[in-house]
Amino acid sequence: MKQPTIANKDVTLHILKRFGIRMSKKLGQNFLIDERVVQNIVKAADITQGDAVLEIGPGIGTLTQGLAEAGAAVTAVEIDRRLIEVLAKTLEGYENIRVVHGDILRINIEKEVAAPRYKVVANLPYYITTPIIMGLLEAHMPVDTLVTMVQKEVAQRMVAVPGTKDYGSLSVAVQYYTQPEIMFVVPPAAFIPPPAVDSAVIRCTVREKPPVEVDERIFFRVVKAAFAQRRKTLSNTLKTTGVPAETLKIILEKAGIDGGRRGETLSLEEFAAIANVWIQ
Ligand SMILES: C[S@@+](CC[C@H](N)C(=O)[O-])C[C@H]1O[C@@H](n2cnc3c(N)ncnc32)[C@H](O)[C@@H]1O
Repeated sequence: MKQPTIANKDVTLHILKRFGIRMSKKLGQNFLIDERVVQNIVKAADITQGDAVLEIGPGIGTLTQGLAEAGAAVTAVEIDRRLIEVLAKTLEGYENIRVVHGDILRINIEKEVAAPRYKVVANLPYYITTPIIMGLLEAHMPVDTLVTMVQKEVAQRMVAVPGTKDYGSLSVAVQYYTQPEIMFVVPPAAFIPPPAVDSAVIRCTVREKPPVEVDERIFFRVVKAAFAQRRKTLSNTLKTTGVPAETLKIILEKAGIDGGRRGETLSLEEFAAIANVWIQ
């Protein structure tokens, strides 16, 4: 039996009231109430019948329902025990949804999703956006694309290019693993309660192979150090890695990078050039 659409203010308020749920700010609970936004997320994820999807934080099932209607086989991981009972009711009748009670940062995702490859689609809890996205990418999970709602400012950092104020270690990391693209901006009015900031849906298409060949451990150590003190030159900020100034000078010379430059001006290829002559 087809359930009524949850992505609607009156339906959402009714469900919350019926189950006596007060939304938790601490858990980043801002629920979508705009059906067009749900449809556009589903479209951005290019869902086809039978696609395995991991949804992080289904809330009361708003986006989950859109994904299931499009034919996805959804594994939805929700930390809030109160919502598990709600989801059992709001998503009743959908055989292609499995709700898991747990913390996405702790559960064994491979075991729960149990698909050779999958998509991640989520309206993320904003307090842990970066650990969730970086955790999935760094662990080399078999993910094809991540289509996620994040704060607009975070989305801008993910797609930022060298030499701009938004460019930082998050930009480098996301662009190393994926090709990110901002799909659309979502105003606070699309949620209850409305968040204080604009949001954006970003699609990160996971690369088959990173754009540069590096030892990841060294590469990210260099990137982290280069952005640790944004205003400082590379010669200065790279000292935080513990490598002596003299050695750094040789490394930068070998890599063909001027030590007087700041980390925020370096491309992925230039960071790779440094990492590849780094003395371990
Ligand atoms: C922004 S709300 C999105 C809810 C719903 N998907 C929607 O679009 O209306 C984020 C959801 O993530 C859940 N959440 C927060 N931290 C979590 C965690 N560590 N693991 C799994 N879910 C979490 C919250 O309880 C909440 O339901």
